[in-house]
Amino acid sequence: MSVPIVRTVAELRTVVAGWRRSGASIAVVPTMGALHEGHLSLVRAALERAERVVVTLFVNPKQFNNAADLAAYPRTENEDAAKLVPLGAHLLYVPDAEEMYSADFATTVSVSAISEGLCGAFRPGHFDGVATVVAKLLLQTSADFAFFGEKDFQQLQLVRRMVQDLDIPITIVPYPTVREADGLALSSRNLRLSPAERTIAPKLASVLLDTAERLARGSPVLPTLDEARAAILAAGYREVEYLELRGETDLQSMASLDRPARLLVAAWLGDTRLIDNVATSPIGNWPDSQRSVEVEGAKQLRR
Ligand SMILES: Nc1ncnc2c1ncn2[C@@H]1O[C@H](COP(=O)(O)OP(=O)(O)OP(=O)(O)O)[C@@H](O)[C@H]1O
Ligand SMILES: CC(C)(CO)[C@@H](O)C(=O)[O-]
Ligand code: BAL
Repeated sequence: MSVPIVRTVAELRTVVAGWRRSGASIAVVPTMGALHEGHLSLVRAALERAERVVVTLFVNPKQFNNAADLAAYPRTENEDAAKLVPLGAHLLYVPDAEEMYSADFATTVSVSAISEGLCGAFRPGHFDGVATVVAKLLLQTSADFAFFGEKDFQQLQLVRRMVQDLDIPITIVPYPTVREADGLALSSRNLRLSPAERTIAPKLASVLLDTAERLARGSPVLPTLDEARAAILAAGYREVEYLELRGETDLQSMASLDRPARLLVAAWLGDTRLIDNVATSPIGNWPDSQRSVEVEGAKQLRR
């Protein structure tokens, strides 16, 4: 068994048109490949939501601000296709760069405000590249639903904003971050960690959860974030690019935790840049049933 693969917009549209004629609902899961359990969870969720699921695999050169990062990005199409078979995904769309961007390609989709700061400040041009390719993928597949992971939280909010602003008729469905047993968020970049770095890596998630809990209990924001940065560096990370508290949907900076928020981080462990984020909100906002569960979850990851 194998998953059907198409490589051109024309072939993709032919398959999708057939599905539409049969009245099937369609979901798309955009990826850059090197599929791991995080991606596969998105595909499973998509299969529960729609009758036909397209997974896209495109290592988008426009979103890499660093040529070495692009060159080092894993390309494992055969393995990726094999992983999709047992799930029952219906189509894998693998365009090449020439198919996506003609020689005279001249359009950039740029989403202001939400793309500024956080990763946008450290990866110039990255979010223009993401917005441009995601707009194309959503229009090419004309899906009803598109699934995005919360691990790339700024990207998720940027895509939501873009779809609203451009009236793209699709529902964006977020999926919670899938983690290793020790808390490390799954990412294809984890493969670049040495064994020693891999033992340090989960400290990012545990500091994040600990900090989210302290903020929820009323710790003052700025000193608490300073302590968290120090804890990440003390664990063995080389640099903390950012660690910030932002509004949950608008990603506006917050000086105090007075509404639902996200704590977002990017940090370098050796030569690998890792990102992560967790939700937090004033503890008074938590339902009683959730308070002990959340706090217990944070404790487990700290161990
Ligand atoms: N651990 C995860 N949990 C949930 N969703 C994830 C996870 N990792 C990636 N995704 C989602 O999968 C989709 C494709 O992501 P991508 O191919 O960039 O994978 P990645 O592992 O994040 O790669 P990278 O390490 O290069 O950022 C995105 O919507 C992303 O948010
Ligand atoms: C959404 C995406 C597939 C666009 O290239 C990429 O940014 C990713 O994998 O998260
Ligand atoms: N996961 C977002 C893709 C990137 O890092 O370029």
